[in-house]
This record gives sequence, C-alpha cells and structure tokens, in this order.
Amino acid sequence: MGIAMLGDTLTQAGTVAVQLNGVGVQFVTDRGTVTALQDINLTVRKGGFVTLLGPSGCGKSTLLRVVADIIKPTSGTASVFDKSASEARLNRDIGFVFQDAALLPWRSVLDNVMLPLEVGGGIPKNRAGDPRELLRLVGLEGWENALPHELSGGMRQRVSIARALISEPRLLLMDEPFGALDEITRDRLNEELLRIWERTGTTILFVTHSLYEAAFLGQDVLLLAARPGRVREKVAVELPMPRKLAMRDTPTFTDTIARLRNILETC
Ligand SMILES: Nc1ncnc2c1ncn2[C@@H]1O[C@H](COP(=O)(O)OP(=O)(O)OP(=O)(O)O)[C@@H](O)[C@H]1O
Repeated sequence: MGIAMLGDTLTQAGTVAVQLNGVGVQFVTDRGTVTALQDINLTVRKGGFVTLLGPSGCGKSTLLRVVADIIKPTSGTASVFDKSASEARLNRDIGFVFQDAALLPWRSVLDNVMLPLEVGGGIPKNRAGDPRELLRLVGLEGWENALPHELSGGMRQRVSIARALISEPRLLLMDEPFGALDEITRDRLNEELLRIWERTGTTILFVTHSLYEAAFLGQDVLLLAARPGRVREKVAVELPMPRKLAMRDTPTFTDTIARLRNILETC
C-alpha cells in the first residue's frame, strides 16, 4: 500500500518517498489568520500511488505545495526521499503537474517538453529523459512539431505530463491535472497515467475532487477535512494493479465509493 500513518508498523529506512511530521500551515491575510493545514502526519512509501480527496478549501493544494517546497510549513517538517523538501527540489527529485497545462504557446510540443532542461540551471544530462520517448509514452508520437493551440485539452495535459517527467523525477505531484477535461478523456488519461506510473516506477501524490478518480487511481485514498485542514482518514483500495476501467463495475469499487462518500459527508 502507498501510505503508512501513525499507528502503523514502523516504515523501514530508505523505503519512504514523502514524510510529513506535524505539518501546519497558516496564512496571514487582511481578514485574519487562516489555518490551511494542522498537524499533518503522513508517510508515502516509495513507488506508491496516493490520492488526496476532500472538500474545497481543506488544504489539498497547500499540502502538495509543502511537499514541492513551494510553501514552507509554519510548523513541523517535510522530507522527500530522506532529504528536506528544498534539497529534493534542488536535486530535481520532484515533478509537478497542475490543472492548467500552462504550455508556452509559441513553442512546439517538443520544445515545451524540453523546457525544464533549459530553465533553473538545467538538468544534468544523465538525469534528463528522452523527450521523443516521453512523447511516445504519453501517446503523442507524431505531434512533436505541433503548437499548443493545435492540441485538445487532453493532449495539452499529456504534454505537461511528459514535461514533468523529463527530469526523471522520483516523485510526481499532480494537482487536479484532469479536472477540466471531459469524462471520456479523463477516463482514458487515468488508465494511461497508471501505465506510466508502472513503467517509470515513480511515486505519485495526486489531488482530485472526484471520488471515482481517487478510488480508481490510488492504492490509498487520503481524506482531508476542512477548517482547519487535517487528515480525516486513510482508505485502502483493495483492487489489484494494473487497473482497468471495467473494475469500476465491481462490488469492491462500488463499496469503496460508498465508504468514501460517507466519510466525505463528515469532512
Ligand atoms: N496564498 C494564500 N493566502 C491565503 N490563504 C490561502 C492561500 N492559499 C490557500 N489559502 C487558504 O488555505 C485554505 C486551503 O486552500 P487550498 O487551496 O490548499 O485548498 P484545496 O483543498 O486545494 O481547495 P480546492 O479543492 O478548492 O482547490 C483555504 O482556506 C484557502 O483560502
């Protein structure tokens, strides 16, 4: 399973991708102090696929941003592969995919994928993936020279996934990457993402609003409650990998959805 939490048996050293200990985040605004996260304890094992689910404003994006070292926690510690989150970021251990693909409109698909090789001091040659191979992996072979405006929303998101994988990150953080897509495209990309995850062996932490997506993708679903954002419960999804969309018709899947829905009602 992807997650261990306090109370589980101790996790062996060297097997942990993400470790949050007592993480709290407060934002000071004109309207007062907002506690976005409170006392978050979480362990994600290497190679795991964990989905984060919870009501709007419960701190899902904030949690991802702490792990990515975009936000410093107000209290507690975040480590990634036994390093501080900022060391992991500098070491290019982390890839990030957002809801908006945010491609540069004047650059070709191939040049967008290669962008991380050029910015922020670049990536050591031995750590850079082959951009053409990555485009094949995300199903965009033959589109290397196209410009972003020639692509559909789903294709643009595939480009952003290939771009996030160019540094061969050991951890991929995904913040509602398919939230703006139609259901059929989303289903297809869900299956493809699982294939990419299995092929690359990367650890994935994935934020979604969709119960179905959370249960289909995650080995574990972590539910957060709001105001203040805190861990409500971890639910293990007892479906084997590789998963197929047809598994969503099984009693195991339906039961998992019912359980998630019940918990969400109290978040
Ligand atoms: N930079 C910021 N400044 C002030 N408050 C913030 C900031 N970022 C987030 N917040 C607040 O922190 C809380 C958690 O926000 P966050 O975006 O992490 O939630 P979320 O679960 O990802 O929400 P959603 O599902 O709607 O995307 C919210 O109350 C939000 O208003």
